[in-house]
Amino acid sequence: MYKVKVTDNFSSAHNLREYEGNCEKLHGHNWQIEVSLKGEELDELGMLVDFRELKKEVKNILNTLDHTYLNDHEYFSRVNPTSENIAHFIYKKLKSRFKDRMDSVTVWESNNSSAEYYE
Ligand SMILES: Nc1nc2c(c(=O)[nH]1)N=C([C@H](O)[C@H](O)COP(=O)(O)OP(=O)(O)OP(=O)(O)O)CN2
Ligand SMILES: [Zn+2]
Repeated sequence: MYKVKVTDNFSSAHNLREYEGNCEKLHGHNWQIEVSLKGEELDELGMLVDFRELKKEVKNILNTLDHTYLNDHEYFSRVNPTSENIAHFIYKKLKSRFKDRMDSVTVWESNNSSAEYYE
């Protein structure tokens, strides 16, 4: 098996509805993202997926979140914009392009806190 991983980041504001504590108030994070793809077969160039192509797809998704208030997004009006739900959101978007090569999406809210989504 092969795995290919890229990282990227975005900055946004959020607040966690119904959270008992500071996170219920408006605040922001510089979110760090890691996307992992997996598969057994390489193409004729020896690539599972071209880093450039994966980075472009990830950037397109993160651009919809960067410098926004996450709670305003339709998706996060139904679920809280936690790291877990952000990871799931990004995974679902990428799955429509990379299908069964999707492995996981990890979202770091800070240097010491992360959440990962995989199926
Ligand atoms: N499982 C999760 N727990 C929490 C999430 C989350 O997304 N998933 N999010 C938050 C809040 O966003 C909060 O902003 C983070 O709080 P905290 O980890 O306490 O971070 P701080 O920087 O404020 O605190 P430090 O003590 O400096 O780490 C909460 N929980
Ligand atoms: Zn937060």
